[in-house]
Amino acid sequence: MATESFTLRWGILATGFIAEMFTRDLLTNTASREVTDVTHKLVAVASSKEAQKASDFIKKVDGPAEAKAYGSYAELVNDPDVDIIYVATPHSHHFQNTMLALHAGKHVLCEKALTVTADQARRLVETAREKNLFLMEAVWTRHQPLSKKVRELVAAGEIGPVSRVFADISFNNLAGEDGKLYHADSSRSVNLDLAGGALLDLGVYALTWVFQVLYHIQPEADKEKPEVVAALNKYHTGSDDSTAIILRFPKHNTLAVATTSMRTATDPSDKGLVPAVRIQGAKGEIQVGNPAFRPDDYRIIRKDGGGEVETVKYSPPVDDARGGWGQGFYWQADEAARCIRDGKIESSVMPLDESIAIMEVVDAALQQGGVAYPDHITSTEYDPQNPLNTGKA
Ligand SMILES: NC(=O)C1=CN([C@@H]2O[C@H](COP(=O)(O)OP(=O)(O)OC[C@H]3O[C@@H](n4cnc5c(N)ncnc54)[C@H](OP(=O)(O)O)[C@@H]3O)[C@@H](O)[C@H]2O)C=CC1
Ligand SMILES: O=C1OC[C@@H](O)[C@H](O)[C@H]1O
Repeated sequence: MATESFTLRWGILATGFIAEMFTRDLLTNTASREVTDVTHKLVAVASSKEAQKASDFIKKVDGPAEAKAYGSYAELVNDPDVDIIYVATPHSHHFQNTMLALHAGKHVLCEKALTVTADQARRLVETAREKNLFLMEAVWTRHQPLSKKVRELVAAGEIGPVSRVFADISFNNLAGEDGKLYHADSSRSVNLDLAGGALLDLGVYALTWVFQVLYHIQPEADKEKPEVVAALNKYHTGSDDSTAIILRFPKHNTLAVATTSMRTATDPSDKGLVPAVRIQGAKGEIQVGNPAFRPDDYRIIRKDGGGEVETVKYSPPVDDARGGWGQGFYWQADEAARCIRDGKIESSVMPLDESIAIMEVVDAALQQGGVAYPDHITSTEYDPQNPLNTGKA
């Protein structure tokens, strides 16, 4: 007997690049990816600047005519028809915006990096748990079928016990030969006031691969936080433009190297010649394709494989009725819907304690490298009238 599909009602907080990508995915028919147990409804969108911006956004993504357009984040989080808020602002804003939504009684899916500091992440998690509300960091990579398959292969011992992981996410964003990046100094990519920097923006994906393999799939009692040694290079704005982190998990005798850069690419050819991730075990190696945030393939190289390489390709299903759209952001939306339907306040795919553990690595690396973000974006004092909530920041 077919059971009824559960519908999650979404409010989109902010109207920038990723808000558009995610919302377009949300609007695809779940059947196009063979999902029948959950569906999504776009109920409202808010811009911190003006309602017109939200209304233009709804038209641009071809959203439903009845979707509401708000000119403030406060109106959005107080809409009784919204179940969950997708926070799509710069990292600097995540703590205040997520608190705003939680205090209004809404579940939250917050873009990566969850916060600017581990203290802020802990405060968000405490608040969500106190209020019995769902919270998840939107690390879309975790929910992609390729990631799930790689976790399963490693857990099943396909390459034997893993002793080392290399993970990189790097892009050549150089504007010319003077060392300047093509990002404006004011942009969220490099601006300290918006918590810019390679590590928070990109490096969290390299750390995600390290944690998926060396932390996530361990039995709960065996999970250990790593020792961290890091070095970074700063851009003239004060944010990191390249960071390298060594992680050691002493009880497991495993090591990882997580790197990120805005100056050089993981694969300069962009033709799949260089993997983003190498997972090295006693019986072989799994290499995950580039870019680490949404790899299109993985390959297995076995110690006794005689030089044979097994390559498995993945691509996100698309919805033909929506112009062939589909990027793979919808998997995390489906996970949020299932958790909320089942009364769970956190996902076992992206657990909150793991988001905190990753933010602790980020904290340590930034501290060792001397990157200091301004107090107004690292504070753990929530204020609904904070300029980061009212659009005055
Ligand atoms: N999962 C993924 O693949 C990706 C994730 N991201 C993550 O998404 C988040 C947003 O990134 P992205 O969409 O690229 O950023 P954008 O700059 O494109 O959009 C950010 C939006 O936040 C709102 N905002 C509020 N205050 C400010 C402010 N002071 N400065 C800038 N924007 C402000 C604006 O919307 P409004 O005016 O409507 O309020 C703006 O459009 C980040 O956390 C980033 O790491 C980004 C790209 C890809
Ligand atoms: O998450 C991201 O993935 C893609 C990058 O271009 C972007 O800067 C980053 O936020």
